[in-house]
Amino acid sequence: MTTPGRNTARRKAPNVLAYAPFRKLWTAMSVCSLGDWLNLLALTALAGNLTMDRGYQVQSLAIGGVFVAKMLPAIVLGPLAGAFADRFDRRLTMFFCDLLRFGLVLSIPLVGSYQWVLVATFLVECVNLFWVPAKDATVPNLVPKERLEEANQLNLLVTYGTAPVAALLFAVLSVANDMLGRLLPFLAIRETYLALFINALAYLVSAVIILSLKEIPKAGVAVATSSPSVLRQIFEGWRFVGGNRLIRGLILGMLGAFAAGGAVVGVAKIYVNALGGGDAAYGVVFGAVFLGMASGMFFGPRLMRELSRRRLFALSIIVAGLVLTAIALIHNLVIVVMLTVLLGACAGIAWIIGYTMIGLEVDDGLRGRTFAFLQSLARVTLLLVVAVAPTVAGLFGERELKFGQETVYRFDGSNLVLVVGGLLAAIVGIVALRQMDDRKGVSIVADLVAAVRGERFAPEAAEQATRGMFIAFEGGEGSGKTTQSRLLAIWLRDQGYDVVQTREPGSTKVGMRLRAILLDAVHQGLSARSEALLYAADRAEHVEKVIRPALHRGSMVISDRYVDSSLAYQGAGRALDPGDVTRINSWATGGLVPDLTVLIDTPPSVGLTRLGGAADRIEAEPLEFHERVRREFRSLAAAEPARYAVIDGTLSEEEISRLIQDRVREMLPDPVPQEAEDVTGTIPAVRD
Ligand SMILES: Nc1ncnc2c1ncn2[C@@H]1O[C@H](COP(=O)(O)OP(=O)(O)OP(=O)(O)O)[C@@H](O)[C@H]1O
Ligand SMILES: Cc1cn([C@H]2C[C@H](O)[C@@H](COP(=O)(O)O)O2)c(=O)[nH]c1=O
Repeated sequence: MTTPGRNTARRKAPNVLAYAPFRKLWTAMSVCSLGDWLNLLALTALAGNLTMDRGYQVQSLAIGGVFVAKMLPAIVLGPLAGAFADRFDRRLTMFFCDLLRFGLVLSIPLVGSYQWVLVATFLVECVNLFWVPAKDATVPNLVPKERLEEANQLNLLVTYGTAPVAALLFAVLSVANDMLGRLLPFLAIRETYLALFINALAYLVSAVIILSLKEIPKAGVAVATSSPSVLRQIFEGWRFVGGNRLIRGLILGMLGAFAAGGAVVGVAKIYVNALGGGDAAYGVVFGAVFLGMASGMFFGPRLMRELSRRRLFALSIIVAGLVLTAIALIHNLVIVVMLTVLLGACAGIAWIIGYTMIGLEVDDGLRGRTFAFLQSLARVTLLLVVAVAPTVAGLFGERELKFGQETVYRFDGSNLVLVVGGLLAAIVGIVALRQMDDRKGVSIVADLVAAVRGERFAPEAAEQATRGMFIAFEGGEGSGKTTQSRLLAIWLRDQGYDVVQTREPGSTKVGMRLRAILLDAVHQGLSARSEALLYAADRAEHVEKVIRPALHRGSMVISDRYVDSSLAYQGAGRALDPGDVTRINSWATGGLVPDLTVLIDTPPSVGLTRLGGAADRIEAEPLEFHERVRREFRSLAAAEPARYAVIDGTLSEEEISRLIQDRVREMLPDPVPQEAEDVTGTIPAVRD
């Protein structure tokens, strides 16, 4: 719907780097990423140098050996490292990992043999497997939830953005080393050693920064005392990934995007050669992937701010697959380079959204394992694709398709690999969309058009054009919705707005009867479908008789619960198909979506104990039911961060109220100055 404030410029929030602890972690990460890329370049070059006199084939195998040693630890140790990140002090884990990496990298030039290059590479990668999940699991602790996407964008930007910087540095170091050797022959060392010294130094600098980062919580210490074993934690992590539809879809999609990128890396060299390009062209294609990824991560979510995150994620994978297929079929180097930028952009969007949603969706105690699990799978996928792709391409060989007498179309192994990879990625994207779509029944094209125009899609947009604003409060039992919706109504009235404060179920005559049926504990046997339909019936009546008329009058409508409650309680709690629940509610409400949904996120163990009196039919459900409800609320919010305010419900009533006011203030047509608030006090006098 169209509301005041939609086009009003939002107050400029500080950059995510303004959070000092995150800034420090980010600096350590940047230094390490630079060191990692330098490490890759130096070790592959060193492997080649050390085996130079043993022929082309041995030299190629030696370089390949470094890649295998780099990727192998993920297969063996990935999940174990994640459990470590959840159980132990993350700051110390990162600090000791940095020291170990420093020592191992420094040892390579000191030992100076190819065998030791392999062993040290393997060990450094083992250590990396502990450092990275500890870092990933720490980021959500250092920035507010609504800044997590931005933080992840910056993290990924340095992860990949440091690659070209490292390449440049490597080249400069090689030249400098060469000049130094000529000027002062007694100082001559192997050209790659200088890069390795800088690489080791980067890890040492990171260790010092991490040690000073006292803000990293000692996550998982409490879990460790109550949980039985590391193996059990890994098992739970795997079970969680498999059992959560959204996470499953995210991981599947991210791996699809990775496999598509891997297919390009695997056959890029032969494909570019077949197109008549040399090493420089190969470098350009390689650079195009990075350029595309960086721009996708940075600009994609911004340009498509209003599109459901789940849809954007799946669509970017589908488009990546189709672009890859086009790359395979169009035999023109310039077009291939341009399409490769687009492919990288799609993969970048998918990766940043997937990473962010996992960070928001997964509980702190499991986050480390989920990231580690994902990283391991990504590496295994990459290893398999990079290893299998050129082999398959070689086995298929060069073919020609003849059309008529004149037209000959070359179709060799690299084309085949890219076509198959592209189609597989597109299929994976479609499956991910089916698993995760949060707007089933709503046309994707209409959603896309609305997002490109910067509007949120609403089916009855014209009819809904109104001066009012619709704010819904959502959350579990006893989370504080009633308290906060009342405080917000009072605050808005104090600013001179006409406010209608309402709730679900039970805000109409019929609704009151439905509420009695729904919540009375005597109706224990009510079927899940009847329950969903009764809530939808209450909502249809509510929208038609209360909400829409108020919005048309230009009032602010504040509803204590709305459609998300049905998605969370009947969808996740009662395990009804979320698509069905979405559809009946879309129909019941005529597609009316709140301008803002305030999710008061309170652990059920806290919320349920706040409630007095006998439990009603739904409050009486077991704790796991309420945990599922909470997870679904969080996941709905994570999918559309621009339309949600997620507030920690364990804060004090005053703090929560202040946070909500801050968010709502941004949407008001005539912003209420903060200073005026500070003079009159946080909560205006009650005039309810
Ligand atoms: N931030 C808070 N900290 C501690 N107690 C709170 C907080 N917010 C509300 N409460 C208390 O918790 C109880 C439940 O609050 P409230 O009725 O607002 O929750 P609710 O989410 O509307 O609950 P329900 O799910 O039953 O509708 C009340 O006694 C209220 O005073
Ligand atoms: C709207 C809606 C509500 N519920 C459940 C959630 C609560 O247990 C009750 C409402 O009680 P409250 O004290 O007013 O919070 O109903 C649901 O299961 N589905 C819904 O759509």
